[in-house]
Amino acid sequence: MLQLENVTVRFGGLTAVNDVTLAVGTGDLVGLVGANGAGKTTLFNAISGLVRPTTGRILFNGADVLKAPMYQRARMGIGRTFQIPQPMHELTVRQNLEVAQRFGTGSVDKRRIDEILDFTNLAAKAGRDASSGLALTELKALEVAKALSTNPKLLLLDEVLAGLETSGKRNFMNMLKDLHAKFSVGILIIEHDIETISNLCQRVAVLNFGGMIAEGTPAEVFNNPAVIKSYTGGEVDHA
Ligand SMILES: Nc1ncnc2c1ncn2[C@@H]1O[C@H](COP(=O)(O)OP(=O)(O)OP(=O)(O)O)[C@@H](O)[C@H]1O
Repeated sequence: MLQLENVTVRFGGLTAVNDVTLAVGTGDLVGLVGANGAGKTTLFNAISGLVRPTTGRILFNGADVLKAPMYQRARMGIGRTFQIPQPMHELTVRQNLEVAQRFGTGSVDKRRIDEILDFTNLAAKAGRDASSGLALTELKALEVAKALSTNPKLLLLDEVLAGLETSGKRNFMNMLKDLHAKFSVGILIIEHDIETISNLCQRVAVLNFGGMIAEGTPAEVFNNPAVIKSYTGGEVDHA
């Protein structure tokens, strides 16, 4: 479904993403990990169309997406969340979903929105002001709900579990597993917590100073000495 081929993103003299090649298949659940500043969000920005790679190719279902603007990539099936929840101010929860869905599909499907509100446990809050009436877990759920409303085939989830306490995190993780099955959506998720990634993902890719240093099952990756070194802040040779 998604193929990254030798993707590099430079900001002036800084190489934020360095020659990354990665594939995410239909229905895959893949973790993307790495220390702060490793290039994870920049890679998401390159996939979703917020930044343009300096070199490399990004294919989605065989089509080169690099010339497509964000809304077109959303309409092709690439959905994403943001690390810091970004509800649209002075709009209700439901209106947030409607705007996101129009952006990502070109129209509003109220039945799908009702289904997503139920699924993400936001139905009771549908009429609330999204920027002032929600707790952190609900704001995170709204990020996921907005992305889901665009009928994605691939969801890019940027630290949606960060900041949640243990039981909230467990519930949210179960919701993501259900979502993966119910909506037949592939997931690429950025997350720092090793236990969470091990529980959730079939495969993990590790970035270190922009380069991919390991890819494999959670057990393979988290026992890899280079990965352990990178987690403690060291730069290691790229795979
Ligand atoms: N628009 C930008 N202009 C210049 N530098 C940028 C820009 N966006 C990101 N960077 C830099 O690129 C590098 C990678 O940042 P990025 O946010 O992708 O890392 P990350 O792995 O997502 O980190 P974190 O876990 O802290 O979110 C960092 O050095 C960051 O300062």
